[in-house]
Amino acid sequence: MNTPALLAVDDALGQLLTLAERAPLDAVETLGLADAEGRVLAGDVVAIVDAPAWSNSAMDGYAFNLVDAIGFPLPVSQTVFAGQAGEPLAPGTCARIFTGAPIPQGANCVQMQENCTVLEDGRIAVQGTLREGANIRQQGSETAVGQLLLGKGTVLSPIALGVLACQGIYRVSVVRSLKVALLSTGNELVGEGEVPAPGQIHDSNRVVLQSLLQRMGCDVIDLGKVNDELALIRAALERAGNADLIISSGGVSVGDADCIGSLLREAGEVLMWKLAIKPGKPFTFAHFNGVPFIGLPGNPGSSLVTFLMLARPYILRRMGRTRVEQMRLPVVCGFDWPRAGRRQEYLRVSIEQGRAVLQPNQSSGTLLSATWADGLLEVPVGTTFKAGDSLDFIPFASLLA
Ligand SMILES: Nc1nc2c(c(=O)[nH]1)N[C@H]1C(S)=C(S)[C@@H](COP(=O)(O)OP(=O)(O)OC[C@H]3O[C@@H](n4cnc5c(N)ncnc54)[C@H](O)[C@@H]3O)O[C@H]1N2
Ligand code: MOO
Repeated sequence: MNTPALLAVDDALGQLLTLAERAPLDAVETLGLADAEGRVLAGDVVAIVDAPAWSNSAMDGYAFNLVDAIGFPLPVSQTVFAGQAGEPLAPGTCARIFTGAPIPQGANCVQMQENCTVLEDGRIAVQGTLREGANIRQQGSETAVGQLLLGKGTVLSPIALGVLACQGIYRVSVVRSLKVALLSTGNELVGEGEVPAPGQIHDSNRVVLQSLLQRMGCDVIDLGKVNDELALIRAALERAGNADLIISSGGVSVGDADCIGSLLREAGEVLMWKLAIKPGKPFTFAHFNGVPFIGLPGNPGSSLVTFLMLARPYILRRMGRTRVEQMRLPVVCGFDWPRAGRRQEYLRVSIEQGRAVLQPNQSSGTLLSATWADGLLEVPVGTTFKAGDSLDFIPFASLLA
């Protein structure tokens, strides 16, 4: 029997991003900074003020004009604290100044107080050689009016929110949240308050996925867990309402109870099924009644890896995010990998003393070993390696941000 070739991970990702770009979220909402973390900018943000808005002192000390300070102690003519605007500096004098305070007009240099001596008559003797502009943060040196600060499609990190606040921008236009309907399928699944009968297990995938989606700024419509019956799954999907995306876990393989595949083939359009990825081969992308549908495999390891490597970038691109590629860092492997695989493999590894260490249980059926890992080591199809060789590592920290 001829087995059709599995779709390569890079090809699948490329197709998913194209599909995401064809279904952008066009609505925008305006939020205060406290509510905007993790959301995606709907338009460019350009600087409306210089930063710093005026030249200011980088040190607690004395401000003066270099011409006046050569060898002569200077009387103090004024004191300028942060938050005050000083007077123009009287020639032949210096100003007591503190970090962040505006530089008085006429001063062109600051010396930190540790390098100044206060003489008995109160005058200041400046030690050390200084150049013009020393210890002064010049107006506009960080940002000039009109400069592009954050491009459309940037995700609003805590740092980006701070850049907006520096500008006095307290409300920001962001792309609306993606509404994701989430369900898990399987007769074997039970949830909170239920006691598993023999053969049953607790539904962990929906907990993981709901949490990942919420972190990404999605609105989750929880359709619950549904038994492997077409009519029940159809009924659950009716509750998806106006979801922008449906995500299921389980039931995408070839078993007799694997209903999601049957449903999508019967009432949907399957665009992608069976990828050269391990874990996660039966990953499915389809349209169901016109709504994009991602079918994740039921195995907890497979569901996690395919969500992070495929569903996540798709979702981020749907929400208008420009940068969706995972962060890859070359790491030295601390173990041998003698058997080349036919699927691109994602190994759960920790990083210890700069080397990738393979975690003991790589089964697609386990979640726990991912909690010991710092991220995923990407092993391309057909690759073998030895300890000391270098491969790409994708940190969980970058995927969970
Ligand atoms: N004959 C074949 N069998 C299988 C193949 C294949 O190619 N031929 N592929 C295997 C691969 S690879 C994967 S991955 C799994 C995925 O199968 P499904 O997506 O259909 O998942 P299920 O059969 O529903 O469940 C698999 C496994 O995961 C457990 N599970 C399911 N849902 C959850 C949940 N919400 N929380 C925790 N655990 C869950 C389930 O009990 C099973 O143990 O198929 C292989 N089989
Ligand atoms: O790939 Mo399935 O991906 O073994 O669990």
